[in-house]
Amino acid sequence: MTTAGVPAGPAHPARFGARLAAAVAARGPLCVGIDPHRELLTSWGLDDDVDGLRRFTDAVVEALAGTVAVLKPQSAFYERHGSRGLLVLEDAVARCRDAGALVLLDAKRGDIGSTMAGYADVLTAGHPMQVDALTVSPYLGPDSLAPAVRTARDHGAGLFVLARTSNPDAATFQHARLADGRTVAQAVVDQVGRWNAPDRMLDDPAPDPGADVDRQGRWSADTGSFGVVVGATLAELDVDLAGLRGPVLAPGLGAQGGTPADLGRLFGGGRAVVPTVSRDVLAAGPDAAALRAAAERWAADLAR
Ligand SMILES: O=C(O)c1cc(=O)[nH]c(=O)n1[C@@H]1O[C@H](COP(=O)(O)O)[C@@H](O)[C@H]1O
Repeated sequence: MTTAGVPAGPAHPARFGARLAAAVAARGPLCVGIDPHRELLTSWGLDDDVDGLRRFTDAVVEALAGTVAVLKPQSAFYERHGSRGLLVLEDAVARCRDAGALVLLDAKRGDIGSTMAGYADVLTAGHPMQVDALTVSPYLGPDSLAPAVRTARDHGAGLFVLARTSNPDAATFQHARLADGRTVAQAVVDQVGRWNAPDRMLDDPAPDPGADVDRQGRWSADTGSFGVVVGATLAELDVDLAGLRGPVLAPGLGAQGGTPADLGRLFGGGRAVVPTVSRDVLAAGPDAAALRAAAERWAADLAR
């Protein structure tokens, strides 16, 4: 599928899930978030302006894009600097991908379907800021995300859908129950599992029990391209991930209190989990070696 003004991608782009599994096999599962907070810019001795933003971003990309599997720039911190901030982000995304890192744009998009199609253009080949995956919010309903699912499939990209987020009051909405008794979070996981079931229509009512994928959600060439976000800060895993068939993005480590032990407690050993850390790595900068060392410390702790 093509969208207005955006060139079509290659006929059969490699699936995001397979590319993510390969990146994790080569570099380990750690994702580092690029979150240029005002406080971090200051602690790095930089001004809170576009020049500071560019220096911060360049340092992170230079230090980590060649070694970390996934980099996750937080769009908010670029948007707050206006169009020049977005140019910094656009330039960084291209350099991350050139250096072999997958780029997950953290923008938590979610809108009615026709607008969602516009947001999803960032996943398409030929887009000036083409990224590998995007975080999205399911608040407007599963059908609202369908255009992004189609675009992602057509362009070998992925989505991470907010299911059980890491913030303290997340359960207020995410534990609300549907008429069938499932929590909202569970309904999100189930929906994403259907998107990962091969050769199924988007509106199929139930996951395919015969799907040719690893039911335990381990990394493999069949790992789904559609993942969910489940915080490492949860007291317990209160969603059933058995039918997900895709990766879990686990934020909340370090600055929000989550630890590698929490990941083990919540997800066990084998599941396809992408732990993501922002401030706890970024605080080590601006020195490139110190940034790399902080990421390596997290990678080593996670491996244990
Ligand atoms: O989608 C996310 O990455 C995300 C989901 C979530 O549940 N919690 C969460 O903190 N995040 C993002 O992770 C980043 C915070 O990372 P830390 O600095 O490591 O706490 C921010 O960019 C958040 O928007």
